[in-house]
Amino acid sequence: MSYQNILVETKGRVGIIRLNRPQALNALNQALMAELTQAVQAFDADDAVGCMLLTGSEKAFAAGADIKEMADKSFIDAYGGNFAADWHGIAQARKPVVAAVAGFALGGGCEIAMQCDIIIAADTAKFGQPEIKLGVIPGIGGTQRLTRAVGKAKAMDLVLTGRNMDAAEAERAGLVARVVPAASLMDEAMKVAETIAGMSLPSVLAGKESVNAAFESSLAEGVRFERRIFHSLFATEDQKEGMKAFVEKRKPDWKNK
Ligand SMILES: CCCCCCCCCCCCC[C@H](O)CC(=O)SCCNC(=O)CCNC(=O)[C@H](O)C(C)(C)COP(=O)(O)OP(=O)(O)OC[C@H]1O[C@@H](n2cnc3c(N)ncnc32)[C@H](O)[C@@H]1OP(=O)(O)O
Repeated sequence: MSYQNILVETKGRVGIIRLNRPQALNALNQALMAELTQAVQAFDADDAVGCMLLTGSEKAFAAGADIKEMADKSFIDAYGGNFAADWHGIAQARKPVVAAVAGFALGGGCEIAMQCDIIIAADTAKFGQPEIKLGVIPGIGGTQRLTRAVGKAKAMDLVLTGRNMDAAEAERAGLVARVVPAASLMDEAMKVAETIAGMSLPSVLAGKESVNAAFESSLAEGVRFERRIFHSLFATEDQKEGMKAFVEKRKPDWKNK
């Protein structure tokens, strides 16, 4: 598959997607998002891939949705065309997606980073939802995922003032898992992705699904859901291999089933 707006490669069991619209700081347009969704779906379906990694450039992970593409659209264009209804492909992936963020992750750029499961940020990263400065608000999950990630106070601050937060503030706030020197961002993010890709795939899929269930259910229901998934993993060969390997003091040889 050849793409115009993204670069795609596989390293070991990690599927890597790099946004590639440097002339517009990786601004997200319809064409880029269609390619990104296609690449994510392809890696999700590829048995040779256990984890995905999404990244941009040194200057910009993504500077938001493409303002020039949106500027002249009408309400009927947006509402009638159901803009962005199909911009949730990352969040719909079953396999984990690690975001390696350097530079600007603004608006839709911050939103697609939050659709990922783990954000590893370079110390140069800047996160924000500046849509209010354009007379709009976030449109692909920003007000919902940011509030769940950092809490109402900081989400309101960012959404209503349009200010950015740097990597350190984003880590303190709980948006970012780790902050690393910009020069080692890809190495560190790849270590995370390779570690996940080296685990038994059924338990990785189950772990992601169970953590995400916390956003959609009460504590009691979530605990019950998690327990059922925990029970179900005892039907896998990998649970037997994983626990046997521990007892025999050796590394497990996962079969991903
Ligand atoms: C059927 C057809 C449908 C078509 C519409 C489909 C829409 C689908 C729905 C989308 C839903 C998205 C929802 C999302 O929440 C909305 C947004 O994300 S709105 C955008 C939010 N982002 C921003 O406001 C940031 C804008 N950028 C900046 O503030 C600055 O560029 C910067 C990041 C602070 C960097 O500043 P500088 O270093 O000075 O760099 P420049 O500004 O000179 O930028 C360089 C170059 O890149 C272009 N560019 C940058 N950001 C964008 C952008 N978001 N869209 C388009 N182009 C961008 C900039 O114009 C420069 O280009 P040049 O002028 O040199 O040609």
